[in-house]
Amino acid sequence: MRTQPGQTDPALIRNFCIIAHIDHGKSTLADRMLQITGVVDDRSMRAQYLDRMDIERERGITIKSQAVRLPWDGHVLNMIDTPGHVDFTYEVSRSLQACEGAILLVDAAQGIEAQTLANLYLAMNADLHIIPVLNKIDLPAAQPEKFAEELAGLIGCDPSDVLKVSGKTGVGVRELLDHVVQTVPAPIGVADSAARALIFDSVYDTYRGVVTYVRVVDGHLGKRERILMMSTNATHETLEIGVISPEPKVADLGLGVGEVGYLITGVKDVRQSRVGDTVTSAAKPAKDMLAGYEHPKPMVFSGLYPIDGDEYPELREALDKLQLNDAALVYEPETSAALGFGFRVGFLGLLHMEIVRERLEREFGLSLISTAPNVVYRVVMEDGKELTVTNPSEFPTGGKIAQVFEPVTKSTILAPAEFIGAIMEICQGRRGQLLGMDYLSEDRVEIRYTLPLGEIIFDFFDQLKSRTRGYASLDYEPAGEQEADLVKVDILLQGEAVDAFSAIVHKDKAYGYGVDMAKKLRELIPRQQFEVPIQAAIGARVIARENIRAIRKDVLAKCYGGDISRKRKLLEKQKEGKKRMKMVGRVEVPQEAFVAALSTDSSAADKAKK
Ligand SMILES: Nc1nc2c(ncn2[C@@H]2O[C@H](COP(=O)(O)OP(=O)(O)OP(=O)(O)O)[C@@H](O)[C@H]2O)c(=O)[nH]1
Repeated sequence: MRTQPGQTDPALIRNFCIIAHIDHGKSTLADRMLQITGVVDDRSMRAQYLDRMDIERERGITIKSQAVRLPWDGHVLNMIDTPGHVDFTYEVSRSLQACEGAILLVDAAQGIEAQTLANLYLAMNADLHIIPVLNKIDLPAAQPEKFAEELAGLIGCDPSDVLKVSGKTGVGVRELLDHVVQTVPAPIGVADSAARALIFDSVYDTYRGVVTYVRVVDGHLGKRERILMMSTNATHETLEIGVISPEPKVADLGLGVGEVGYLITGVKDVRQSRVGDTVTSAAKPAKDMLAGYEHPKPMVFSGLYPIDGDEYPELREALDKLQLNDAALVYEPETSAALGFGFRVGFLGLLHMEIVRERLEREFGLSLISTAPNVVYRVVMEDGKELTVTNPSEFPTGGKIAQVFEPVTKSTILAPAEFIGAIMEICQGRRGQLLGMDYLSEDRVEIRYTLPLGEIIFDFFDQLKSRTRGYASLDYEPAGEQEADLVKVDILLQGEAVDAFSAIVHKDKAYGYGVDMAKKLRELIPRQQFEVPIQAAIGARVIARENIRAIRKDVLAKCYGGDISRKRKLLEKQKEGKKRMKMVGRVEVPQEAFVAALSTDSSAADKAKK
């Protein structure tokens, strides 16, 4: 039986998603489902059909969710793809809200990981029917029996209820689709009430403008209808409404209860069509919006500066364009004495930051310097005034601070038990407080910590991976704030503070930060014609000092004799070199020194030293 959108009996609809830890094979399984249900024919099957963005394909991660309609056994299955990474938890939660069931996919050679748990908890919160599935059973290293038991223990079912599939070979995928039809509840909604549809994704398309993905909860959304966005009260004309299968198909009858599809309204900016918002009819609006709408809140800030100051207008334009497609990206102009004109940019988390940077460099051809990331601090002054600090330069100096609060997270780390010691050492070193520890099986343990977000964003994940040989996985969620003894450390060259190097750090770490930074800079900044002291200071108190000895750099020294053209060439070359220098007071600092000093990656520092 073929059903048309808009007249599909809700009893025949199944809305589900696949949730998994990164690399456990979600995209591969989704692709296989497209193929088996005949939505994509074998010839046009291209790996990872659902991941449309280049970066996603290259990095093998899913950033934007999509929804595909799959016909199966007389039913309509809507598969909603969810982003897998912690930075996008809110988007994941909205995608889950659009479903009644979730396939919990676990790699049969790896077992449960931190994001498996995080996603499972989100799915349980959303009251979804959970289908536990082990993937990659074709792998020689797969241990389906062992991990079926682990998974069964986790969700409280029998190990024999855990399905076993291979997204790669297709084994077990038909059975899985049958299982979705049999066990996932059909959507329930009120057909004849005012329309309410949940926006679970919104994507900017260069040609069509914003494409908004919705799940209709109650009522009906029609073609050419005026719609109302309930969080902003903005109204738009629907230009097109349809379903994805896997290419967009116009739905002449509109979308009814339980259906999943897309809307195009000519809106040019995803901020006007926000994930989590409720769409209703402007003529006959619903009274209440669907629960759970949240405005995206940036958690991590960093300064972004063009390496070539002339590229500032290009950077602004690029950010403007990216924001059309990324409602969570916020930025404002900022100037730094050392780095010139740039922007203070807010991100959802570290991955979000990396993605934005990479897109700016790759899609817009910009070369950028970014300052060390920092979190948002709440500073209470003695006179009761409060400041929100997103930049070390805004941190008040002097003795009038009463309290400083920093954001904290509840972090969950999963790893083989042999690494417990190493993990605790890292967490303790970062002011972590142990919340608890559980064995998932004999040799795998879940460790929970309260950790300051500021400690996580600074190379925590790299350390964790290297100390556990890549076996640990991490997930974190915001858990309020705590008071902390934080200070601002400034780095001074010849007595002049270099704003780009200032950082807000815990008092116990201030000395270490100061010494490291001063040492790093001593190696990175070439000698000048005068001695340059490098100091680290808290307020007026110097906590570390290094010296760059003076040198008289005479480029002509080597040119004995009177070859004037050679002399000129050398002088020209020196002038060229000077362009790439930034002046800090009288001190010339090469651009690369900034890049290297601000990078946590030691290879960049090595490169710059050469
Ligand atoms: N042998 C085997 N390999 C698989 C199977 N499914 C996926 N893979 C491989 O596992 C890797 C990750 O698969 P993806 O489908 O990209 O994983 P994903 O979960 O979508 O990754 P994210 O989008 O980053 O969350 C790829 O190299 C796949 O080829 C499977 O059933 N068997």
